[in-house]
Amino acid sequence: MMTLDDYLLPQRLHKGGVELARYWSHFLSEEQADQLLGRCRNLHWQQPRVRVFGKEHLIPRQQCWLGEPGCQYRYSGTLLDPEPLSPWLDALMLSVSQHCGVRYNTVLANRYRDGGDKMGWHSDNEPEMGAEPQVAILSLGAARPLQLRCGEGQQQEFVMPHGSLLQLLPEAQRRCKHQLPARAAVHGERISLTFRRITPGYWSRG
Ligand SMILES: O=C(O)CCC(=O)C(=O)O
Ligand SMILES: [Fe+2]
Repeated sequence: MMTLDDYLLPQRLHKGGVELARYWSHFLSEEQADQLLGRCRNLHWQQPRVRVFGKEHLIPRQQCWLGEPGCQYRYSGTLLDPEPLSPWLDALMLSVSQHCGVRYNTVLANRYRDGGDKMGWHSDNEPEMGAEPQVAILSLGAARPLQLRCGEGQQQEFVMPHGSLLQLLPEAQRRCKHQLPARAAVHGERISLTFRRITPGYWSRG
């Protein structure tokens, strides 16, 4: 049975005395999460091409970059200007910011159309994210595991159901990598909203 604490208090993931992540399994109610998923389907989804080892290919998912003015994001050699935040997304960003104690200012939305779409091992430590990279991932739709691998240690897996929130702390970006692997058995769509704090104007400074 769910208790009040399950709704309000995060589970905390530590490793060697260092806190890496916080997880709220029921950040949104089923109803709120359904409504949000419907809205997110109407974002301006893009599937850019990237160059890996000299070969061009489409990224294996769709994405949309949104945020406050001046928050450019460098992706595979190109600068992306943010789409403006609609009032509902701005309000959601404020609520996520209050929960996490971080003032997020941008969102990279990812759309995994089915279990074939994925994201490989990486950390979110681009220079525009500053010395303390802060990311919080809100999951909608099909549950997919996010895997976290820290050094030689064992891999952790967060299954992330509809409406759950995972805050990755700066130490998780420094010490670990994460990925969203393909899952052939999953036929439904998943959308993640990854709230980020970036340095406004980082790429436009002379
Ligand atoms: O979709 C996810 O849960 C992971 C996304 C992610 O790692 C990212 O956008 O950097
Ligand atoms: Fe990431």
